[in-house]
Amino acid sequence: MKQVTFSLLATDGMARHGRIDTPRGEINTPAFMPVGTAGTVKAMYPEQVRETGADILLGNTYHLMLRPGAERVASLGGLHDFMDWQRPILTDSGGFQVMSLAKLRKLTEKGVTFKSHIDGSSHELTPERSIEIQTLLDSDIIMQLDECIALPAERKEMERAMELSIRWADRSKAAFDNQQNRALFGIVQGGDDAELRGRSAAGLKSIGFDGYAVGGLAVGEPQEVMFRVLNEVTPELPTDRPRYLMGVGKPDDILGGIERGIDMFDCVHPTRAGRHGHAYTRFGVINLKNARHKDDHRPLDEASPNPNCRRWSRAYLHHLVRTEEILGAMVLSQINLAYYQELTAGCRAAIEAGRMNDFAAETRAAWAAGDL
Ligand SMILES: N#Cc1ccc(CCNc2nc3cc4nc(N)[nH]c(=O)c4cc3[nH]2)cc1
Repeated sequence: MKQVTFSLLATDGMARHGRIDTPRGEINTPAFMPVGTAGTVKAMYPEQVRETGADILLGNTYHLMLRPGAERVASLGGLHDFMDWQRPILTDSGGFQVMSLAKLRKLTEKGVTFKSHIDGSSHELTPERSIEIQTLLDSDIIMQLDECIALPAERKEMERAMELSIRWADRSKAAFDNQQNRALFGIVQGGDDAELRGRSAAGLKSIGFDGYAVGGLAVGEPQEVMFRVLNEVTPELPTDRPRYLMGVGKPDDILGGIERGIDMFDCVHPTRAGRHGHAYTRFGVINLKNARHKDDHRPLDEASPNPNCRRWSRAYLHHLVRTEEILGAMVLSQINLAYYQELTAGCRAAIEAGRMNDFAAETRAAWAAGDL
């Protein structure tokens, strides 16, 4: 009996409100997944991540297989016990990170061999080994191994990578061996070509997955290209399974993705931007490095539900950022993650109430008016 199930609770246009039930707890969708690349959401305690409203976080096969190693994490009880996050974890399969981080990569039909960007050691990732690693990590939602290419690209190249990814999807599903206590998601490829995207979605549906990710985006294309691809591909995906847009994004990307039928998102942006002094608020993003804040006694947002947006002056946050104090990274990571959760929670409520269009318009108006 499958222990990871999706329930579609409400729709408003293309937007969906749902819930994924897992053995480790529920995931309310649309959901934003904070990224815990190497077994930690940088600068955050796990309980703080939960307090921002996150139901699930993301781990990376590539980073964890290199350090500390999948077998070591398994011998220590799996990733949840290792990092003491007892709620759901989704792990990416490693393909994207190999192509963006590793050295001396060699891609064949079998898989990809590469040298670690950390110590130069040799490694191999195949669909079978990626499933094995994610199972050793005891991840709740695991991803097929795929090949993601950067855009723009030649159609032949997009077609080659898409067809390889479907063959790897088949091998991933076989290696997954119908495990009941975790979900396996397929990943749609095909670049910015509607016909290739349609063939990829059809191929994955015929194999059958617990959820469908839209990959191959947030790889350098303009936002309007990403949105056009979503307009074309989400209608091809099953309505009774979650849809996950990988690596996305900034708040306006996420709002647009939800309006186009996406249920799950992940991105390093809120935490990385926080470490670089950028704070996301209801009125848009503010660069606290800027000297204009050095005498500003106002809090970031005195009406925010997040105490950290009311507690300190902008001058103090500016000071922390300019002096590169560790507290700056901690506070801004929390502020940004809390804002992303506020945004997705607002969408869930708006979809439930049938007022997603109004909510989206109000949100964009606040971003545009931003007196930051
Ligand atoms: N700060 C910051 C920041 C850094 C990088 C990015 C781009 C992330 N984009 C992205 N992640 C992805 C992961 C992916 N994983 C897999 N397995 N397949 C993908 O096609 C894929 C596509 C992705 N696209 C976005 C924001």
